Amino acid sequence: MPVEPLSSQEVEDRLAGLPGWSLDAGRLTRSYRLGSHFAATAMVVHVAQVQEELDHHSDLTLGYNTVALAVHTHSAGGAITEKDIELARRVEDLAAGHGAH
Ligand SMILES: C[C@H](O)[C@H](O)[C@H]1CNC2=NC(N)=NC(=O)C2=N1
Repeated sequence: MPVEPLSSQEVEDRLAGLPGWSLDAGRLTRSYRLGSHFAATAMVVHVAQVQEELDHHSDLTLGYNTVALAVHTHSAGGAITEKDIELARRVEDLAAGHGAH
């Protein structure tokens, strides 16, 4: 099923419900800070599981105690779509359990 690009207004509306997320260079992005490198690594594994489940993948970056995501939809020509929003919401849901903020 093809995914349609969201309009700028639609992206803005959805971002209003995703504190900490923003649009940067055409990608939906957020960076989290965690309590340790191991905690950050565990969160990366959890995000990877969700990405496989959704078949939608961000550029996922592990730092010392940080996890950063940047995502857009390749199959929509790099636009932001509902799939990106869904991934962001799923990551928000799991972040608290990892002590990420
Ligand atoms: C074949 C597979 O379903 C596609 O390549 C998926 C995989 N993950 C993806 N991730 C993202 N961000 N955009 C896509 O269009 C995409 N497509």
